[in-house]
Parts: sequence; C-alpha cells; structure tokens
Amino acid sequence: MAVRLIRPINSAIRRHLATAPPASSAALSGLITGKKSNLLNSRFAPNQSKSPVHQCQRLYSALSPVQRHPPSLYGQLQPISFSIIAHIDHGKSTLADRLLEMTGTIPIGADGQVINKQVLDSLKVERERGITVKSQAVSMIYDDVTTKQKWLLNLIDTPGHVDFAYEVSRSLSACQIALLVVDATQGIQSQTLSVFRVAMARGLRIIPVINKIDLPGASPDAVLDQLHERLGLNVLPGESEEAIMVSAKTGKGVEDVLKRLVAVGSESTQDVGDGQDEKMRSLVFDSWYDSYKGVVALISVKDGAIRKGDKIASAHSRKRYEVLDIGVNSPTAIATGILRKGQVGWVICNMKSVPEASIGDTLHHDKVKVDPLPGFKPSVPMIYCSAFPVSSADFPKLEMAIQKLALNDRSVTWSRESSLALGQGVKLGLLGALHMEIFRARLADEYGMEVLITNPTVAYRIVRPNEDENEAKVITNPLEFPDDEVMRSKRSTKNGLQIQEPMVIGTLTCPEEYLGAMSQLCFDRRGEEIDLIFQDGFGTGEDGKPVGAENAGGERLVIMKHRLPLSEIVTDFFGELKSKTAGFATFDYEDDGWQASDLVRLSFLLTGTPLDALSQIVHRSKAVDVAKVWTQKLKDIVPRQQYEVNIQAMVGGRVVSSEKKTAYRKDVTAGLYGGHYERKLKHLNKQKEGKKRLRAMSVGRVQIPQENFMKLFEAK
Ligand SMILES: Nc1nc2c(ncn2[C@@H]2O[C@H](COP(=O)(O)OP(=O)(O)OP(=O)(O)O)[C@@H](O)[C@H]2O)c(=O)[nH]1
Repeated sequence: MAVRLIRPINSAIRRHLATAPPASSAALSGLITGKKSNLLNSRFAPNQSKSPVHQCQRLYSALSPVQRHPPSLYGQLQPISFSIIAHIDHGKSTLADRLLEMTGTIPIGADGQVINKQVLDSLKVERERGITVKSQAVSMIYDDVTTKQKWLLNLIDTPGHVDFAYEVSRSLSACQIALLVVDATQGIQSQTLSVFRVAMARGLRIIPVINKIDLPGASPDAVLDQLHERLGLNVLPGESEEAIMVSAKTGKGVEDVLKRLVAVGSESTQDVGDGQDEKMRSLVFDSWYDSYKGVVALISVKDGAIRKGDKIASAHSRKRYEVLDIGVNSPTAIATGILRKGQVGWVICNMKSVPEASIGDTLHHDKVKVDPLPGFKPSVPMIYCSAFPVSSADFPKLEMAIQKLALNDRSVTWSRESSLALGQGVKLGLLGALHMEIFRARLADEYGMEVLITNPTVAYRIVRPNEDENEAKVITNPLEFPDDEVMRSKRSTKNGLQIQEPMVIGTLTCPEEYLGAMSQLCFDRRGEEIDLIFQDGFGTGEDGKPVGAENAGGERLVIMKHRLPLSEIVTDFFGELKSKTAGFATFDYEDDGWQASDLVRLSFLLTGTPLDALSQIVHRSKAVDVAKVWTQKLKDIVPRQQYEVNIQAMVGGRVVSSEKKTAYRKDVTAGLYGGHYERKLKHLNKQKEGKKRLRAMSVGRVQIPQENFMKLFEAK
C-alpha cells in the first residue's frame, strides 16, 4: 500500500529522484511506493546525512502525523497494544523513541541525530533524572511491507523503579504483548524478574529484546542463556522464540522489533469490528487533569466502539456523561472521533470533579446494561510523611495541587492533618522514598508549590495480648504510638502490647569487591542475610576495568538477599548504598509481612514544648544515636534567643540526649555610637530582620524561621 504523502512532498521527492544516484533512487521510490523499510534502514547508514534519501526522509518525518495520516484512519486500523518492560536504565525510553521515529510518528534530527530524545518522558522530573515515573500511551501507524497492511501500534511506556510497580501493572492491563528489554551488558536484574512475572500473570505474549549490543562489554549470548535458564524462554539458537538483538541508541535491529510485533500481534489481535452491534465496554486505566480540557481519561476499549457525542455512563458511580472529544496521542493529541475494540486513547467528557475519572472503572453506553470489567486492586502505601506549605496562607493552594496530582498519580493517598508547630498540612501515603522525592519535585514543577516534607515513617501494628493479628490497630502517625513508660508499667492496661513493623526482602547486586561494604550496611540497618549468590559478569568493561553491575563487569557479581525492616530503607539507604559501592549497586525489594520489634517513640522538646513534627519511631538500640543526631541538628537551626533554649530528646519520660543554645550576649557597646548614620542603618536592618522573624514558627516561646525548618528536613 502506498504511503500517503501530501503533494508538495511527493514532488520534492520526485525532483530528487531525477538527480539522485541509483542507490538512493531505489530508496526514494520506496518512499513513494510504500517500501518505507528500505528508506528507514538507510537512516542509520553512516555518512548518509547529506544524501537526498536522508533529506527526503527528514521532509517526510517533519510532517505531523495528522498531515501524513487523516485522523479518521487511526480509528479504522487493526490495533496491536504493547508495552516495554525492563529493569531500570535498560533502555525502554530510548527504544520507544526509535520505534516512534521509524514509524514517522516523531521526526528524525538533522544528520540522523535524535532530536526528540525520551519523547515519552514528558515530565520535567523524568527528563532531569532520566527515569520514567509515569506510564505514557502513544499510538503510531506502522506500514508493514511484509503483510502489506497498516497497523495501529499502541505503545505504553512504563516506569522501571520498584516504587512504580503499581503503575506498570495497570498499564499492562491494556496490552497484548510485552517487549522484555534486557541490557546486554548487565543481563537479567531484579526488576527484570518482577516485571516479567507481572506480564506473565496478565497473560501477555513476551518478545525478548536484548539491547545495547553496540557496547564493547555486551555479552548477548550470556543474556540468552539467562533468559533460557532463569525465565524459561526458548531463546537458544534453533528454539522457537528468537530474541531480537538491538541497539536502541543506533537503531540497529529496531525495525525487526516492529516486524515481530506485527507477526505476534496479528495472531492475537481481535477484529476492530464495525462497532454497531457489540455492547461497548472501556476500561479507564489512567486519568489526569489538564488545565484547558479538564479531566482527561485514558481508556482501553475492550468491546464495541465509543464515539464523539455518545451518551455514556460510569459503572462505578452510575454518573452519566456525554463524550465531548475522543482520540489518540501520536504523540500529540489527535481527535479521531471514534475508538474501537482493542484501541487505546483518551476521552474527554463532562466530568466535573477530579475523582470522577476513577481508575479501574468501566465506561459503557448509557441505558445499555453491561458487566463491569475487572478493575484494579488499590495500591497500598509503604511510607507516610506530612507536607506543609512554606507559608501557612498557601494551604488551600497546596491542597488543590495535591488533589490534582493525586488524580494523575493514583498510588498517592492523602488526608488533612495539623501540627502544633507547622500548622495545617497534608498527610501523604506513598510507595517509597523515590516516590516521595518525585512527588515533591512534581509539586514544585507542575504547581509551583515549595513544601516542607517531614521524615518518612512506615505503618506499625499494635497487637493486644490474645488479639488476632489481622485485627490489630495500624498506626501511621508517631504521635499515636503508645508511650514507652505506660507500656512497661505492670499496672497499665497497655502492658503486654506487641509492636510489629513491616519487613521486606531486599535484593542487592554489585561487583564482588563491594560485598563487605554491602553486608556492613545491611547489618547496620538491622538486616538478616538470607541468601548470597555469586554470578559471573559479562565480559570486560569498555575501559578494561571491572565495572561490575552498572556496565559489563569483568568481575563476579554478588546477589545478596537480606530481610530488612522497611523503616530502615526508606530514608537514606539507597544513597548510602550507592556511595559505598561507587554507584555500582542495584537494589530492589518486596514486601515480607510483619515482625515484632522493640520499638520506642522518640519525642523532642524545645524548652519544655513538644515539637510534634519531629517525633519518630525507632528501634530501642538506636534511640540514643538518632536522638543525638537530631538534637544537634536542632541546635544548628534554632536561632539564638534572649534566653537559653533547652533542646531535649525523650523516650518515655527519660531524656536520652540534650543540647543547649545559649542566649544572646548583652550588647555592652550599645549607645556608644549614638547618632551615626551607620548606627541607624544597622537599627533599620535589625527591624527588617525582626519582621522576617514574624514569618517564623513558634514552638512555645521559641521562634524558628520556616526556612531553617526546611533545612532540618533536607539535611541528611
Ligand atoms: N550504548 C547504548 N546506550 C543505550 C542504549 N539504549 C539506551 N541507552 C542508554 O542507557 C541509558 C538509559 O536509557 P533509558 O532509555 O532512559 O532507560 P529506561 O529503561 O527508559 O530507564 P527508566 O525509565 O529509568 O526505567 C541512557 O543513557 C541511554 O542513552 C543502547 O542501545 N546503547
């Protein structure tokens, strides 16, 4: 089938054809007759940048998808929905970019350079940190010369970090196929295994892709063995499921990925149907708030078709809506007027409030009875922290920003709370330390909200004697923690209470030379070793050095499993691990139930007034050390007052650490310089200073500027 080009571009190509050398002419006529694959392959040929082929290809790519394909075409094509799953940094987003370029969905840069790097990582925080946080769906039209058919490929890019596993699981519900990307220099890593398991559990067809084959340390054969042995995939030479060898960076092998997607997808894809007779059912698998369009829902059409103007209803809330607009992202929004069975796209209807686009909900035609589609299990937060606005007047703004962001990130839970020292704030439930950092960054980037976020805490269980553990009280606020003295008192009804904390199984991988440092860190964090495996690396690194887990180590790798309290890994565990292993270690964890522990509440007082925002739950063996660190931190941030400030850390009624901030010295020189201009200026500056202090928080009589408080929580 011929590629549709608008006339000026066709004539530009014909003009080039008249003057082009024979080799290029073949590729150019390929463009006109639809043999785009020749042309696209030539994009990666060296020294072709100035050739007519490349110039025409750029002309072609520079057209927006709407110019190349009429919007109505998207709704008619046979869809194949797939996801790219992998361990962090194995190259998902880079591969996604190449697929989008090869299908002409995004332009290719001058001289073959990639200009739309990481197109799918659209959030500022994703680009800055080079990680995917949010799943993205984008549709592309692939003109397959083998089947002589155009296909609608729906790509759903997913995050790699363990904190965002919930996002991965939701996105996979809209897919038929998973491209399992494995870095040829690292082989299978912990996250490769977990995403593979999720994809298998959802019944997806797996296409193994071995990436980064351009790197000198690449050992694709070793990875093939691993895929065979550890995942049971039949990828060895002569077996049924061939793995595709790819360099997402240079584009090598990427067209084979497109061909395989069509080959595998065409076996399982369902006919889009005419959308007339079937009852429409669409699963809402993501939604967000757009300041111009309002609430936008991302849907996967499971049956029938949904059109602009349709009257629809939510199976969850029974509310009715009218479809105001509907379409796909390619990668910008294209209004197609219709989405049919198997297609993935966005829908805008008159949803007024943010929580109406409930994830996991089924949308159907109003007045037509359908069985709702199975939704999603709500995610369970792993850590909790409190967010306070820097200025208390900004609380309504903060609350609104969190409400909108929580619509886009459904794994966040939130509720109002107030603190004596910090005023009105919001208690957040999040999936891990990285998730917390990302949430804070998104509040700043997308809503301009600078917030003060307290130390994260985990949930604890308080089990009464003879009580069923599952009915135990779960507390997430240290202030609700029973007082140590009361618990120990024989006469107290709280005597005999058992405190339990959540545990995880952590998997750490790094080159053998860092084994000692890693073990020490886990030991310091109350870890218990449960497994230790040595694994051969993959050849030698680029510089000949043993670069280990991060990039083709020449040394043996160690895979270590430890049982650790969750509370010990939510603060600075990851940063410390990276610094102790020169950045080579990778870390992943999974939930492992509860364990009884000797925990106490550490409270802080400033001249007798409790500083509730700092209260924390710690293991008894660590209480004194933690107390010393925090009393010193407090001493550093509390400004000198007219009187001496006592800083105390308490467990039960006992002071476990204390510091003193001495009072201002009396100004014995006061009055000596009366009448001088400089003296007046100094006085004015002091007054200004005083006004600034008014924006400080009061803890009893002690005034602490809010910015000092921010420093307290930022300091490691
Ligand atoms: N040499 C080489 N580098 C690659 C290749 N593919 C990706 N990279 C690089 O590897 C790094 C990680 O790539 P990404 O595409 O961001 O990885 P990702 O899997 O999307 O990462 P997350 O979204 O954080 O999970 C980037 O620096 C890429 O440029 C490849 O084929 N060869």
